[in-house]
Amino acid sequence: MVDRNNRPSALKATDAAGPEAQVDIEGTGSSSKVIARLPSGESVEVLLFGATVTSWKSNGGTTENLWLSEKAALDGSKAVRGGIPVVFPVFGPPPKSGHVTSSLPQHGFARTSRWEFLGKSAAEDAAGSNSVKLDFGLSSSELTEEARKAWPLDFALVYSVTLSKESLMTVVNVRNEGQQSFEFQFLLHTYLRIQDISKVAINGLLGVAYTDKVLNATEHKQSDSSVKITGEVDRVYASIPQDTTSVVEDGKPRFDVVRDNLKDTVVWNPWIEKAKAMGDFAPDEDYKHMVCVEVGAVNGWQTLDKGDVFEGGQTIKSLL
Ligand SMILES: O=P(O)(O)OC[C@H]1O[C@@H](O)[C@H](O)[C@@H](O)[C@@H]1O
Repeated sequence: MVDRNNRPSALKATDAAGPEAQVDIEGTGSSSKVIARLPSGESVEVLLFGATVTSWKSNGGTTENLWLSEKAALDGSKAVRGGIPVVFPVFGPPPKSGHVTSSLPQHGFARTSRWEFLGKSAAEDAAGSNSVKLDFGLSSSELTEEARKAWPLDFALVYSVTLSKESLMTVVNVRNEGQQSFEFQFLLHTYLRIQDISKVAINGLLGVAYTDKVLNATEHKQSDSSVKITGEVDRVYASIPQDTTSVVEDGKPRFDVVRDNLKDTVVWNPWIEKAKAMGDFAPDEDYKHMVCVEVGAVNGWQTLDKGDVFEGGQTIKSLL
């Protein structure tokens, strides 16, 4: 159990959502989800399995901002293909041996663990509009036996999802509750929904060094001001000085993804062959309607001393 009395005050959940924001819990077991809706119609849905955000609607609830596969498993049988899976404590395949994460599956256990809903609280966004914050917790004692065996360290995660009229903020707080330091990586694997990949440009990465995982993990520097996607892309941009990565579609701003204490960003699109090869990616042609812009701390490792806390996250602004 996450110790509710010992969490940083900024993340303390109360039972009083704003008078008008509505928060419901639907479904049972691994299919349970928390749905929050602002009076103006914007909404967010978070599956307890993985604390995966599976839907975020802005513009009075008329614009879905996240891509979710038609074949995404939403019953807890596997990680969700779409939305915002939480990647912790390792990004990608772990080091083959000799590291504390070596026995874990790709992208770790957070996205396949059942989280606890800690509560909701009312908040105000920068413009003074109503917001609602949902807190989710996961700690070592709540892991499956398999995950606990693979990563036998004491930790507590609190993940906060704040819905505002024009933005969604997702922030993680990692606390080392053990007696020794540990190393981890963290990433928010956001699948953004777009109309047409051929019209998309990703800005804010100029001059940043990246590892190209499609080209055998070779190192490059971003030399164009825009990243255009015309084939499979799987790049890890590291130590980005700019806070914001922008997605522009058809010349118009679509999303701003603002990093908070996370220095790296993965840009991923599987393109047609890889999309077809993934059993849970559907329809195949939907690689045209998604792009992953994944903020994280994945270049090397974060070291967390005993008792210490790491906090990092993102604010995604929908600019339609
Ligand atoms: O299929 P998964 O485990 O959800 O991973 C999807 C992709 O996730 C991205 O973050 C990785 O950079 C890719 O290499 C990977 O293919």
